[in-house]
Amino acid sequence: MRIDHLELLNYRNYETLNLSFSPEINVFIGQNAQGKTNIMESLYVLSMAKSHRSSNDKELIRWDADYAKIKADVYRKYGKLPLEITLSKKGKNAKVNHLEQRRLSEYIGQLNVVMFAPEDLNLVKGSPQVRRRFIDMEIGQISPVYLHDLLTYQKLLKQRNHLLKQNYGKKSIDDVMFDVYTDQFIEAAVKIIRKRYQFMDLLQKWAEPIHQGISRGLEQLQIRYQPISGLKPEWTSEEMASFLAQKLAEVRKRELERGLTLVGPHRDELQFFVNGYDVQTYGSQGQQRTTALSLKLAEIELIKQEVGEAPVLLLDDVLSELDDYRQSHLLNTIKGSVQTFVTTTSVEGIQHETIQSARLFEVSQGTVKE
Ligand SMILES: Nc1ncnc2c1ncn2[C@@H]1O[C@H](COP(=O)(O)OP(=O)(O)OP(=O)(O)O)[C@@H](O)[C@H]1O
Repeated sequence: MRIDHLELLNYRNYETLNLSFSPEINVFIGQNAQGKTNIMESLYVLSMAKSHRSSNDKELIRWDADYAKIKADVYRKYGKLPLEITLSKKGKNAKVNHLEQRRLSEYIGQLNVVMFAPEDLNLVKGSPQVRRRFIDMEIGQISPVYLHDLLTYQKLLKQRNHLLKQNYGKKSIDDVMFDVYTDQFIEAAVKIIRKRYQFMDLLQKWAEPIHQGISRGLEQLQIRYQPISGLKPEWTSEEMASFLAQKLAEVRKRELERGLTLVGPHRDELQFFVNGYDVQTYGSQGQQRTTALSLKLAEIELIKQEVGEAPVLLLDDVLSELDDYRQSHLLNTIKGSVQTFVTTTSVEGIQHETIQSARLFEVSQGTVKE
């Protein structure tokens, strides 16, 4: 898939912007704080209906404006697909083919993007929450059902926590609603866990050879998805559900002491091992970067396989950070098959042949010149 044309209205520091893109590589060059990331972010919002760097949609609206609009002509295998997102202080709405979508979970997935930005190092270095967000966003892109199940799970978690808080400090809960929520919570949790296992298997399958390639055969990457300790991936849903019920019963007393649900996918962990050791703790900065890059490249392959089309790749301020070998590896992987957007403060760190074949845009104070 590819983005042919982009229109922004009152988006961050762009009052209006109209751009046509190359189906191959597009490079945005400009000093700091001119609006390069804002363009990448707008493409991300167009895909995921939310920003990768802000959870507050109001920040995306240009100061003093009431609403912001992102419009694009996307080309999929079957033809042109106009997409549109409007963000206002009251909320957001999304259109596909000029038709408003009732649910954002139905909108997500029309355009697939893979973004690689400096903060993606946090995927390896950061808290488990960052990794859970990564899993959710990536599975969500290829599975609207997962997004739906995740929303159900989060709602039930909130309701269950609410009752735990209401009964805070007690020895037990005598409330039928709590048992009902717990049963529904377990059912939703099992769906999430099963889907995460499936996704991790695919991610492992693609990331391992990619990581070997980038590390010139020296490193073996292993991804370990660790839901509730003791749970086995080969179990049936019923077996998982009864295991979860047992675990929840075991921690009930502590849950009441804390007013919180202590077992479930909201506490899952994802770990990365290189040659058998945990990269988060023992990996060098370079190994952590290679791991993050392998995961991103694996996502491209995974989306290709699951969706049947390559996603769009957004490289925000990272290409010039990669050494020559990693840069070549990345560019060879995407060559000719993945539409790519790159931002950089200078073309110096980027390979000459990439710059020569790319469409170049100069970004300065909210204006873009080709
Ligand atoms: N809601 C908004 N309304 C108007 N301007 C905004 C808004 N949000 C951010 N900006 C402006 O956008 C600019 C930052 O743009 P952006 O984050 O795209 O920088 P950049 O060109 O990627 O730079 P860097 O290389 O430092 O990341 C700043 O000048 C900031 O003041």
